[in-house]
Amino acid sequence: MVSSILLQQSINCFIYNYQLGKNLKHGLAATKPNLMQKCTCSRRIGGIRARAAFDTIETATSPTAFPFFQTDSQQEVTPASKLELADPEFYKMGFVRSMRAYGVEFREGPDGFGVYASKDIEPTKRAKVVMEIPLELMLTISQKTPWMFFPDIIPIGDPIFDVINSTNPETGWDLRLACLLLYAFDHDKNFWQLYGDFLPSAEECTSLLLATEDDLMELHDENLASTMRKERSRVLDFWIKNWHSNMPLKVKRLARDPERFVWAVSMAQTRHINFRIRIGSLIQNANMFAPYADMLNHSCKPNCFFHWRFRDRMFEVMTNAGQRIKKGEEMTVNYMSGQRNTTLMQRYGLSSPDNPWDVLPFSGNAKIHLDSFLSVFNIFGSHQDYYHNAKLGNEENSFVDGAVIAAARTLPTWSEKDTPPIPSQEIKAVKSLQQECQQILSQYSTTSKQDQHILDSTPEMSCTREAAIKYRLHRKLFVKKTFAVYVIFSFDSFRLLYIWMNESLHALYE
Ligand SMILES: C[S@@+](CC[C@H](N)C(=O)[O-])C[C@H]1O[C@@H](n2cnc3c(N)ncnc32)[C@H](O)[C@@H]1O
Repeated sequence: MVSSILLQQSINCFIYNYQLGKNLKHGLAATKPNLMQKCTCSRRIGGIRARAAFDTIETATSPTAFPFFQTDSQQEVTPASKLELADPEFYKMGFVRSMRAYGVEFREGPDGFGVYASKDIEPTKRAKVVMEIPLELMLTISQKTPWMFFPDIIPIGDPIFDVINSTNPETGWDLRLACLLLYAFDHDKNFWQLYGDFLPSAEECTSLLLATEDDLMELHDENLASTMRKERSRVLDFWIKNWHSNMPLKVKRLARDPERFVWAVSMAQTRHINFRIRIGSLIQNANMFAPYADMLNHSCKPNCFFHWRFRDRMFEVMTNAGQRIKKGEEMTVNYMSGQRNTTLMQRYGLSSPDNPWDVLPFSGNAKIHLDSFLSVFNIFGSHQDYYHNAKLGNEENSFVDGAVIAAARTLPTWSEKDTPPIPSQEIKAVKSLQQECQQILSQYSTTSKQDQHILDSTPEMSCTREAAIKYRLHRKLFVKKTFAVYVIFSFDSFRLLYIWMNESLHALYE
């Protein structure tokens, strides 16, 4: 009987500590003073982008007591009304060419230019159009030969056509788009001569194609660094092959130095869109630059998507059906669904600490019970479509985000019909997986705190360096979140153990 009481007390103590941890999280956060974090971004003045600093405010109510619980999405950022609006010329030059934007505005945010709701958008059954971009404003090239362009700005016999023709149809889409963009800049009275002023410069673009060797070292990911070195060589080799002294001036003047071409390819990689459209009488997959729509930033939980309107060859940005968007909220699309941060980084120079598709490389044999795990965090759906049902949990608890969904996907689990989990084994498995998390973290030469400090204390850092440091920081935050997920899960296993032992002991002493 005494042992039963002792056991009960110690387990109660555990549950109390878990609750305390939760309360502590809010309590400590409430005592923490507001933190003004300097961020830098780019903005265009009179058609030219210039670097500007603005503040990201982390409010006292954000869950900051356990820093690893905090992700970008939980940080309260500067309200849109305080972000600088785009130069009116930016709207005007599109408007006179039939581009339409409804209830949205373009502003300078922490990730460069972004699109923000200029009024509340109420949820409706059907998706709503917020932007229309006519095909005539876009730069489009078919994915396969025979090359078809729209608008057809390249005349037959122009030497740039031979350069485009020399690309590999399967892999050279970015080289082709870069040639097309550079050609459009050089083409008399082309819209892109105006729009080009609003594209990020080489200093403002986060593409790792533009990264220095030192920036690549900051990734702390040798595989990604080596992929980017190869990517850069592929682009430079293409420039060397096509921009030699014997080339006609018409081609040479498009990219007089290799860095200009690398920049154009980085524009293609970070801003292109693939769509199936009708070109001439053929339906083709095409790679395109869609002005204005290319100002939408990425989110793993987007509120908008792209759509091609066949009827009148209009490219549309639409809000999700049933989506409520408040005035000032950023409008986002998902650039690459189902991809890890490494892939997003390789193509766009961006990463997210709560990407639901990130993966951890567990190597041991430890496994935890899948259904118990999902039920602790109110996660439902099939493996490919896991979602969190917030209504079942504590509404205020913002702990469950994409990183927890990613943990659910990436964790080594077991599940056998009708076989319930054995709490002691679950706790053992959790311990071993936590050790693996710690091992992953120990391989980094900096801590997440140090990374954050570097970012906060170096406002003049280049965009590529900042993106590289954020990438490794996001990785660490993800590992830490997974570790925290285990802590919560093992508390639940303790709770099960407690219930089971309590019932057994009661049965024994009745
Ligand atoms: C298609 S552009 C979006 C518009 C861009 N912000 C601009 O200023 O022109 C894609 C680039 O925006 C930035 N970006 C978009 N979404 C982001 C995100 N979620 N986090 C960080 N950077 C992002 C990255 O630099 C990326 O390469």
